[in-house]
Amino acid sequence: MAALLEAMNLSKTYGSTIAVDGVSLSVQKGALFGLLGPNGSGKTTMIKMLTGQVRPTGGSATVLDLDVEKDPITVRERIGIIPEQETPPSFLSAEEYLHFVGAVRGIPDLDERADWWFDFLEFKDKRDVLCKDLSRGTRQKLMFTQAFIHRPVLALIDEPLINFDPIMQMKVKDFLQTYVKDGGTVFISTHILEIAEEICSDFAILHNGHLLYTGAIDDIGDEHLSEFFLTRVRQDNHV
Ligand SMILES: Nc1ncnc2c1ncn2[C@@H]1O[C@H](COP(=O)(O)OP(=O)(O)OP(=O)(O)O)[C@@H](O)[C@H]1O
Repeated sequence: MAALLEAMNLSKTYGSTIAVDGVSLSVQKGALFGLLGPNGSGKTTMIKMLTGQVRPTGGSATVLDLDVEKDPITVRERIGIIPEQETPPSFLSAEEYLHFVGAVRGIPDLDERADWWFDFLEFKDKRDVLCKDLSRGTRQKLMFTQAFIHRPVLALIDEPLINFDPIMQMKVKDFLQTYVKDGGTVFISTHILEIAEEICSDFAILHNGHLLYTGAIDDIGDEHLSEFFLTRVRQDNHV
């Protein structure tokens, strides 16, 4: 099966800092792929390169068979994205922001879809509130909505559950699992290993910018993902 996303020897340096160091990985259609790694290991930089927000200093990436560096705009048109700690524009209400997204994405039945999301993520009462006055969790609900409202074949989400309470986390985890069962593909970055173990089909571990491991969750055997992760990161620290 062809990969929906492929990174080939992808690297990024900022001055003397090597943020990502020759990472190759691929994500198949229907995967819920988790990019794992300690703080500062390069997860956000990987997502930025894969979505054309940052130019790699080495290697290349294809997303939906498009070269991300050559065609970042088409890539971004076709995917859903939630960048790290991104918030919606402060001066628009939640509903105005979704109208804006609907216009950019050319969504014909935007109002119906927006109603569905307001109901599903339980923030209908906030639709007319300016984004600057929304709580962090509600802003995350809105960011989640904008990433999925056009039903992209692939969504890339940096720390999807970070601002959600446990009930909302459960809802969003179920949504992501159903989304991939229905034919979508989702790429998340997280350092919450329990969440990755619960919902991801495949994963990769980054450490100090380089790839320590990539494979299917089912292939790690009886070991918990957290033990597997810690063993590999500790081994790498002693190399
Ligand atoms: N714009 C930038 N300029 C300089 N250094 C940067 C920049 N962005 C990231 N870095 C550095 O690159 C490395 C990887 O950062 P990155 O944000 O990709 O890691 P991360 O795994 O997402 O971390 P976290 O889990 O803490 O969010 C870090 O050392 C960081 O300081």
